[in-house]
Amino acid sequence: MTVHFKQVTIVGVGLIGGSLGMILKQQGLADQVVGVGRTIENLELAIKIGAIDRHVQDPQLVMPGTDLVILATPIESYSGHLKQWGRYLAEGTIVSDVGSVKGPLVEQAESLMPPGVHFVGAHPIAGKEKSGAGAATSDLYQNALCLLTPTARTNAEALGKIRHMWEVAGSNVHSIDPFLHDWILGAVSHLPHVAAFALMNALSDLQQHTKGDAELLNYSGGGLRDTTRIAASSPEMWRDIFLWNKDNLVLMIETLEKHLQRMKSYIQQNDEAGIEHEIAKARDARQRLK
Ligand SMILES: NC(=O)C1=CN([C@@H]2O[C@H](COP(=O)(O)OP(=O)(O)OC[C@H]3O[C@@H](n4cnc5c(N)ncnc54)[C@H](O)[C@@H]3O)[C@@H](O)[C@H]2O)C=CC1
Ligand SMILES: O=C(O)C(=O)Cc1ccc(O)cc1
Repeated sequence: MTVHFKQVTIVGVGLIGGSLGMILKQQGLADQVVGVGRTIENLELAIKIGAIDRHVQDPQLVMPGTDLVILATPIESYSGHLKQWGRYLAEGTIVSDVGSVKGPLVEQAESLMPPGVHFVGAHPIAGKEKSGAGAATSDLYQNALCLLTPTARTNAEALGKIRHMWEVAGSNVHSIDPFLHDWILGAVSHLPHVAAFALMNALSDLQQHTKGDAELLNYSGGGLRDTTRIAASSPEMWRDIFLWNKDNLVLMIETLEKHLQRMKSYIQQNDEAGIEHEIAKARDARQRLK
């Protein structure tokens, strides 16, 4: 399959959108990559690093000539964007995204597509705790999983083109039901972020109760670094992810609370076997993580 786009417009040229823009340009998948964003500084930087060719203030002006739009802003903003410029898209245009939640978001995006415009949900499972175009790299998606979330309404040709684009980016592409996606990613991505944010905040509280002028963080080894790297992630992005995957995540947080309570009571009761059993179970599960 040869896939080529005349003009790709990336809405939100940060870590994820910027990395994709670099690939589109380097791999010759698009004649023109246009950026839409909030701050001129970030968009200028995106030009400098080769993520986009130009940027526009008013997306309406470029949408009629665009054959692929990538939504790459925090997910709560998607509907506002689609309502602002969706009606200017030409028939046959593909709108895709990179959002970390899919079920309700895909339903919303599909309902906002003008006739003849095709939505394809996508989620690269790659990234890091850094934000903005300055953090973008063209190898971000190499050997990473990329999940596509087609529905009964998805256009097969558009799906094939988005699959091809992510394969060219170096990703292993799989399709999955959007709601199953949210359950799985809730467990393996969203819950760990909840835990990392809570752990760092707990340490801040404990700092208040620390005698003298000892800085707790100055005494940490690799363990704290390993368990909390992702606590440095974007508050805006994670706020939206937590709220859009609320039902799954609340249930998952309750499961985590159950395990914290269990360990707490084993410790309180000096239950050596209980503590050891909990840790051994976790260690076995951790060894299966590749
Ligand atoms: N960070 C990660 O590791 C991953 C993030 N994602 C998803 O990718 C999307 C983008 O995330 P990142 O690139 O990490 O964030 P980022 O913060 O690096 O980039 C987002 C960009 O969008 C711009 N922006 C924000 N709101 C906007 C608005 N209303 N209109 C126009 N521009 C706006 C920001 O100024 C920024 O340049 C999110 O939806 C996130 O769920 C998906 C996979 C991994
Ligand atoms: O920094 C990390 O390890 C991540 O977990 C990156 C990440 C963040 C959000 C996603 O939707 C997918 C991947």
